[in-house]
Amino acid sequence: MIPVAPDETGFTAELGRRHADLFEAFYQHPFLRGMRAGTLAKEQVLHYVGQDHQYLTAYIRCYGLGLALSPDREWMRYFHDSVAFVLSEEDHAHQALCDFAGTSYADAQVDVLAPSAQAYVNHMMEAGRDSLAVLLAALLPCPWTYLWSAQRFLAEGTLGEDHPFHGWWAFYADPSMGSTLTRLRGLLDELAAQAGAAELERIEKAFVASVHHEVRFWQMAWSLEDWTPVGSDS
Ligand SMILES: Cc1ncc(CN)c(N)n1
Repeated sequence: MIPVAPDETGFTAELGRRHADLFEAFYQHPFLRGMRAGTLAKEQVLHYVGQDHQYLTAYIRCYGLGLALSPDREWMRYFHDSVAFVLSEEDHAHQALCDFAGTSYADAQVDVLAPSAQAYVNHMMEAGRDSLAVLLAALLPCPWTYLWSAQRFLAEGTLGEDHPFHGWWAFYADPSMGSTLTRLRGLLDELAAQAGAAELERIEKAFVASVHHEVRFWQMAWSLEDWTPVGSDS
């Protein structure tokens, strides 16, 4: 199943089609499989929550970069609304995972980003020093991969109320999320229609790198990645 409907047109629809294999790698990663099966270990879930809280803090900063690059108040409104959503709402998804792990959200916080999470954040911040379109391209896989995965999982019809990660899946599958993603894709489609060949290339590169980072974020949580030098435990 690819992340774009057959009748969808536009720049981001083409991006989704061209890189559907990466979306599939995201969906099939063992961490997300564990999220579907409800089989993840508590420490993996908590590692994810701690890292993701820091990641989303950086993501909000990137919206701030978008605000600075905004050509008008309509664009500012977009970033304003988006900051409010991540700042005030997305914690609910994390809370559902903390409930599963029997830990308070405060206790799940960490100060240090793991290498893969740090690399993702660095990539997004760097995109914010390019154009508004490149920044949006780096930010787009974050909502797109999660919403698409949640809708796909729900469509499979196996998410019961008693699923250990029900709250997390329900958060990302909520129909209101769809309009947020549509808005972001629409804005990037608009910018891409005005971009020259060199910028279009940078836009696609930023998008592809972020989907790769999304997959690596799962791997980071799955393997409990931290800064322990590789090989030091052997
Ligand atoms: C790493 C990551 N990517 C995406 C999402 C969904 N906004 C998230 N919470 N964290």
